[in-house]
Amino acid sequence: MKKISHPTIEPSQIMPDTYQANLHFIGKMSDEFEFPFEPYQIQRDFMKNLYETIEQKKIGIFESPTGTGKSLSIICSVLKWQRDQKEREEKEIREKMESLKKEVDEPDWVNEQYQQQKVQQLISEKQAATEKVSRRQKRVLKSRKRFKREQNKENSWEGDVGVRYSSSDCSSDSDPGEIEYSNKIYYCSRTHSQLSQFIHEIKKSPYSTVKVTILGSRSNLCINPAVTQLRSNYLVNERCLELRQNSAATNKQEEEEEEKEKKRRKGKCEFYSSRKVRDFSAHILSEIQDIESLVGGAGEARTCPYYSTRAAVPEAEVVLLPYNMMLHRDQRKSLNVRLKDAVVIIDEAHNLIETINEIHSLTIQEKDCVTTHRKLSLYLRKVKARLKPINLLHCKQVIHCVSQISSCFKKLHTQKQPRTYLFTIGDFQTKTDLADINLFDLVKFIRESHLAQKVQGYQDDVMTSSDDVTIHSRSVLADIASLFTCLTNADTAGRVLLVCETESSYLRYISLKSEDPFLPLLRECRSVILAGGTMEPVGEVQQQLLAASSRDVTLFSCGHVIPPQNLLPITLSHGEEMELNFSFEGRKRPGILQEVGNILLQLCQVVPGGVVCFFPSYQCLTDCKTTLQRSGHLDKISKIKTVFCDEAGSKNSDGILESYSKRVRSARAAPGAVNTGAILLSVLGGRMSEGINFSDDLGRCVVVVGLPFANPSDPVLQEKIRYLDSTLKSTEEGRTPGQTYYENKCMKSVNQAIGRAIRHANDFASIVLLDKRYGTERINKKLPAWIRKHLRHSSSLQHTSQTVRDFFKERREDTV
Ligand SMILES: Nc1ncnc2c1ncn2[C@@H]1O[C@H](COP(=O)(O)OP(=O)(O)OP(=O)(O)O)[C@@H](O)[C@H]1O
Repeated sequence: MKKISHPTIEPSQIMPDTYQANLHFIGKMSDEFEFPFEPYQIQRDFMKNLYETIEQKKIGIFESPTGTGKSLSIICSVLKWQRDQKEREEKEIREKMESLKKEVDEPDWVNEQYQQQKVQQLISEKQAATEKVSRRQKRVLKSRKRFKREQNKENSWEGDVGVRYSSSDCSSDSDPGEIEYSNKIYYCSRTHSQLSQFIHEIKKSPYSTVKVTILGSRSNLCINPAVTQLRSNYLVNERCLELRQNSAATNKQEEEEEEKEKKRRKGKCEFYSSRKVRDFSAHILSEIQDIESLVGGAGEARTCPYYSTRAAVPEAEVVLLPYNMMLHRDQRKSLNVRLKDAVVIIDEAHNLIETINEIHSLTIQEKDCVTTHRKLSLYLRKVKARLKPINLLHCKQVIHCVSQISSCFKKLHTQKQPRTYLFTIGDFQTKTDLADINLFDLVKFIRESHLAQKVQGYQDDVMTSSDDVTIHSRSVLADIASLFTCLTNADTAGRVLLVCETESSYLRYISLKSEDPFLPLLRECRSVILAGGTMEPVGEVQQQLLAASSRDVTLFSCGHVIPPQNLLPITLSHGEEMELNFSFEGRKRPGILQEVGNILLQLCQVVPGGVVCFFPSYQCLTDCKTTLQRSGHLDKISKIKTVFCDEAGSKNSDGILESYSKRVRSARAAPGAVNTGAILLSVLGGRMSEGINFSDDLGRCVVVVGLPFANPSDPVLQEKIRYLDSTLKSTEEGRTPGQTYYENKCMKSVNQAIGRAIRHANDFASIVLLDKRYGTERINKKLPAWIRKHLRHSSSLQHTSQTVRDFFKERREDTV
C-alpha cells in the first residue's frame, strides 16, 4: 500500500529572525548538515526531509519556491547522504571481515574445515573488491598525472593536428574491469545553463571535491570543426560516430606506417583516442568544471570532451545531465546509465509529464517521406547486386513501408473535409497495410546496417542540392525508424495524427502515456526525487506518473523565504471602462486592449525599477502593442519607462534582456529622473518566462494579462484530453481529468512566470493578475501556496494602483 507523507511547511512557520541572519557565515552546521551560509528554516526542513526520503528509499516530490536556495539544499542533503552511506557500507564491510576472521579463529567443531573454507572465500572476495577499487584508483591517478604531463607538453604541439595513435587507442573507452560507483547521484535539469548553475552551487558547497561529470549532446561538446560545421544534430552525430569508429579501428601495423598516416587520418577524428579520453576523464573527475571550462580544457588538450565526459560516468559520484537523456530508454542505454540503486533527482520537474510525452513523440513531413522514398529507391538500384538476399528483402520492405505512408497522405488529399485525421496505432497500421510487416526486424535492420547514413551519403553524391533543400539537414529515415518503433507500441500508448494541408502536410506520432517510460526509474532507482519551484498540481504527477508504482511517496512543500510584507499579489477584474476578460473571444471586444494601456500606464507611475508584463501569446502581444501605439499609450508609457518587447521568432532575446537590465540599472543610478526604469513586454511560456531571474530592481512588478489557455481545437490537445478522460477518475469537484489537465497546463505557465521576480530573502515585488477569472477559486487555488495565501482581489484600477503605490512606499521606508 502506497503511503503519502506531507511534511508541508507553511510560510507562517518560517522563523522571522532567519531573514536577519548573517548570510555569509561559512561552514555552519545545521541539524548536522554542512551548509555554506546560515540556512533558512525551510532549507533545514528541506534537507532533513530529502535525506530521510533517500534513506528510506522513497519517491519524493519536493517543492520550494524559486530563489529559496533549492539547489544548495539538494546538494547539501544528497551529498551528505552519499558520504554517510559510503561510510556505513565501509564500516559494514570492515565489521563483516572482522567477524569472519573471528569465525576462522574459533571454528565450529562440527564442520570445521568447511566453515574455514567458506570464511576464507568470503574474506578473499571482499579483499578482491577492495583491491579492485584501489587498482582503479591507482590507474586514475596515473591517468591524471599523464594528462597533466601532456598538458604541459601541449604548448609545443600547437598547430600540430597529427597526433599519433598508439596501439592502446584501439581499446574501447569502457574498461572491462571498470568499477561502477554505487550510490550514484544523477542530477537532471532542463537546459545546459541550468546544469552549469548547479555546478556553481556545488563549488560553493562543502562538497566541492566530489567527483562530477556533466553530460551533454555533441552539439554542446564536440570540438572537431569538421563535425561542428554540419548543419543538423543528426549529421553531427553520424559524422562523429563514423570518425570515432575509424579512429578506434587503427591497428598496430598501420601505426608504424608513417607514410600512410596522413591518408588514414583523413577519415578519423583528430581529437579522439581512447587513451587521451581516459586521461581527460580522470582530469574531469579531479576538478569540478562546467561545460564551458570543460570544452576549453579539452580544446587545449586536443581531446574529445564528449567521449571524455561519458568515460567519466562509471567512476563519478555525481552525474549531471539534461533530462531528456535520462527519460528516454535508448539514450540511457547509449550513455550506459545504470539506474540500479542510484538516486535520480529531476529538477524543474513541473513540466515532466509534457516533457516525457514530447520526447516520445515525433513529426515527419510528407515531402520528406516522398524524398526519402526516392533516395531509397536510387540507393537500392545502385547497390542491389551487392546486397545479401535478406538485406535486399529488408531494404525493399523499408521502401514499401515508406511508399505506403506516402500513399496514405495522397489518398487523404483527395478528400475535401476534414483536413486532420487521427488514428489509433492499429488503425494506422491497417490503413497503411503495415500490420503484416515485422517492424521490429525492420528497425533492427535500419539501425544495424546504418541505412540512414548510407542513404544520406549516397544521396549527397547523386542529388544536387536544388533537388531538395532538406536533404542535408536531417535523416528522415532515422525518424521513420523511430516511427516504426512507435508503431509497435500498444494501442493505448499513442495516436497517429495526419494533418493534410496544401502547403505542408505532416504525420505526428503523439505519445499519450507518460507512466510507461517513467516506470524503469521508479522500479530500479533507490530513490527518485522530483523537485521544482511549483510542483502543484501534485495530484497530476501522482496520477499520471507515480500511480503505476507501489512505492511510498514523500510530498514536501514549503513557503518562501521572504517575509509576507515583501509580496503584493493582487488580482484585478475591472479596468477603467470595462470588465477584464482576456479569453480568446473577450480579447476581440473593442477597447479591451486599451484597458491594458491604461493599467500599464498607471502601474509604471507607481512602480520603481523594472516592470515585466506577460501576454498569453505572441499574437496578443503584437495586437496589444499595435493598439497602444495607435492610442498613444505606448508613447506616454515610454516617457516613464523605456519599453522593450520580445518579438515572436526573435533570436535576440539575450540582447533585449541585457538592454532592459542596463536601462533599469542606469535609472537606479539616477534617482529623481522622469524615466524611472524599463518595462519588458513578453509572453507566458515564452523565452523570458522560464529560467530567467528578475531579481531586485529588474522585476519590481510582474503583470500578467489573461490566462494562456491552449487552443482547444488543437487535435493533439483534444486527443490527450480524451485519453485522460477515458483512463482517469474525475476530480472531487466533478471536473473531468481532461478539464483539470487543460487548466493545469495553463496555470503552470502562469506560475513559472510570476515566480521569477522574488529571488532572495530581501527581495520584494508586486504581482498584478489582469483577468476576472483570477478572482475565481477554481483558478486562484492553482497559484503557488506562498502567493495564494496573500492574494488580494480588486475591481478598480484606482484602488489597485493606490495599493501598489503604498506597497512600494512602505518598502522604501523599510530600506531607509
Ligand atoms: N541560506 C542562504 N543564504 C544566502 N544565500 C543563499 C542561501 N541559500 C542559497 N543561497 C544563494 O541564493 C541564490 C539562489 O539560489 P538558487 O538558485 O539555488 O535558488 P533556487 O531555489 O534553486 O531557484 P530556481 O528554482 O530559480 O533555480 C544562489 O546564489 C545561492 O547560492
